Amino acid sequence: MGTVVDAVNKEANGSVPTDKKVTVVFVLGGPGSGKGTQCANIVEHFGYTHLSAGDLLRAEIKSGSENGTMIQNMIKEGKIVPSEVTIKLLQRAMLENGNDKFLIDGFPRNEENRANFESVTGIEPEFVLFFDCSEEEMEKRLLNRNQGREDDNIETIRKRFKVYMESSLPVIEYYNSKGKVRKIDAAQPIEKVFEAVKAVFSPLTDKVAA
Ligand SMILES: Nc1ncnc2c1ncn2[C@@H]1O[C@H](COP(=O)(O)OP(=O)(O)OP(=O)(O)O)[C@@H](O)[C@H]1O
Ligand SMILES: Nc1ccn([C@@H]2O[C@H](COP(=O)(O)O)[C@@H](O)[C@H]2O)c(=O)n1
Repeated sequence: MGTVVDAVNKEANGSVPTDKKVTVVFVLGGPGSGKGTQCANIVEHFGYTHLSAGDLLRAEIKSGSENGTMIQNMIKEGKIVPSEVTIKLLQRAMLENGNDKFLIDGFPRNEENRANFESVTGIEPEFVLFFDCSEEEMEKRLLNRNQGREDDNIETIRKRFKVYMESSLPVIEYYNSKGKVRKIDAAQPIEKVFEAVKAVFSPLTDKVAA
């Protein structure tokens, strides 16, 4: 298990390890399966900090960073941004936040994300929360999302589904083979999905879920 400070130190090739342990839960599932929606509920009830890899990448575009154009093109095509970029954003966000419990949503998206995060940070997830949902339902949700996202159009959605099947599902299978996947039926209404999520988190925390 790594520490937030270790993670940042590794990025900077420094040292000064500390004893502060960090707990990471990866939140995975297809585009539109409801990851962001349920993360907001988990934050409210269980005190985690929610870090969405997609949100961090979109913020990086807005910030005018030198990687902005590359990231924007990748997102428009539904492609996965090189892990070096995404991991740096995650590390920075973890350090700046200072909490010791993080939900990392939409990451790792492929084997390159997974292997590099582990080797750079030394952090392994406590478990993987996996939202299982049919493509038909996810497509309907994405087309109704109405948040002005450039990738919520049918052409890009189909590309994102393909990348999910080919690159992201194998990562979920990898963690499943290690007994780390907690699978949730995400096709139910939001409240029902959260009931199932609570059943996963409640035993791990002293905080009472309302
Ligand atoms: N269980 C549900 N039933 C019906 N609609 C839902 C459900 N969960 C989420 N939604 C709606 O579906 C849309 C997509 O949800 P959300 O943004 O949480 O998905 P996501 O998995 O984070 O998507 P992405 O990976 O594309 O960011 C939102 O408009 C949300 O309100
Ligand atoms: N690990 C990641 C996560 C996301 N992306 C890119 O962002 C797009 C949107 O992601 P959401 O999780 O917000 O749906 C995604 O399609 C990728 O283009 C990424 O590259 N790496």
